[in-house]
Amino acid sequence: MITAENLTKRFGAHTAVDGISFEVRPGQVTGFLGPNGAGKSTTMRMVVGLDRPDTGSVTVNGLPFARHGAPITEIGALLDAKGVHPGRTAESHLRLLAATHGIGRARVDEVMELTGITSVARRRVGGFSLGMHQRLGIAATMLGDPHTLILDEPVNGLDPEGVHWVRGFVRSLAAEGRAIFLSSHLMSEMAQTADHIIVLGRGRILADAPVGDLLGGGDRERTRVRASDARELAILLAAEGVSIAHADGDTLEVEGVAASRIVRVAVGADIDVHELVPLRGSLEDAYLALTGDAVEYRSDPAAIAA
Ligand SMILES: Nc1ncnc2c1ncn2[C@@H]1O[C@H](COP(=O)(O)OP(=O)(O)OP(=O)(O)O)[C@@H](O)[C@H]1O
Repeated sequence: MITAENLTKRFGAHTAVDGISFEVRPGQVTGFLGPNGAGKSTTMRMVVGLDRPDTGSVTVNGLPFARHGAPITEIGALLDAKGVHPGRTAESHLRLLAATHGIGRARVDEVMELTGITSVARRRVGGFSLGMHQRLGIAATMLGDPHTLILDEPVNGLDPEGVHWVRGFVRSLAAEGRAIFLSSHLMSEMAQTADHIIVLGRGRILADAPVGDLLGGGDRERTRVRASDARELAILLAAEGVSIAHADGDTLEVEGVAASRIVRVAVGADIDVHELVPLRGSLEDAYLALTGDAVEYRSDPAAIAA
């Protein structure tokens, strides 16, 4: 469990993280989403004490990271998978890390097995693919069998198989009751991996909600209906306070109401429904809508076209 309260971090005149509060709960993958420069890495670094907040505080399982006697058993963090000496083998890297924390060789073998790197244990890390680097980094975070994991962009640059593996792995860790805090700027990836999403833009929280809510449940639900008498159906729905976003011939786009209610209204008036299509917004749409004004660097389509 991670609890952040009013965290702020400035670099000179630039405020990288601007008074954010959030929780990363056990048994869930919490996605941390935001454009480049939004402040995700800085936030994660503050959680594990690598950056000091200017204001606010953050705790891991109730205590600031530095106050844990054996932090590696509380939280595992992968902030830079490439930060391993290239001349070392995977096994020697993990054994060294384990030894500095009083962890035995048996656990090293276990985490290598868990992350599928046993067959490359004796190879030098310098020759590893990005995917193997990520697996090794994740193996290292698991050494202390921590209840909370922080992974900064773990799928960045991975091939589809690597992405699939990371996704399955973090889901299984959450299913064991661990709290997983996962950053990415890939919204499509988050839709498939996270239970809960925190969207950051220019250091501020733009959304903090279950994935389903961001995908456009509740009020933002839209349904396309094709009916034998669309005009009459539109009048009946409008009379019930339902908003009609668009009407064209025999087709309506109805907003903010469950499809089952549309059917009930139609059936009650003897109107045949030929087609009923839920138009769920993609997470990408939701993300772009949220972060549109919060992107640090944006391309100018006119300049590209020129
Ligand atoms: N050590 C530093 N010194 C000065 N500015 C920094 C430092 N670290 C980060 N920043 C700035 O703080 C802002 C947030 O950076 P951060 O790396 O946390 O963003 P991010 O969301 O992780 O982005 P990315 O996906 O590009 O890594 C950026 O504007 C960045 O340039």
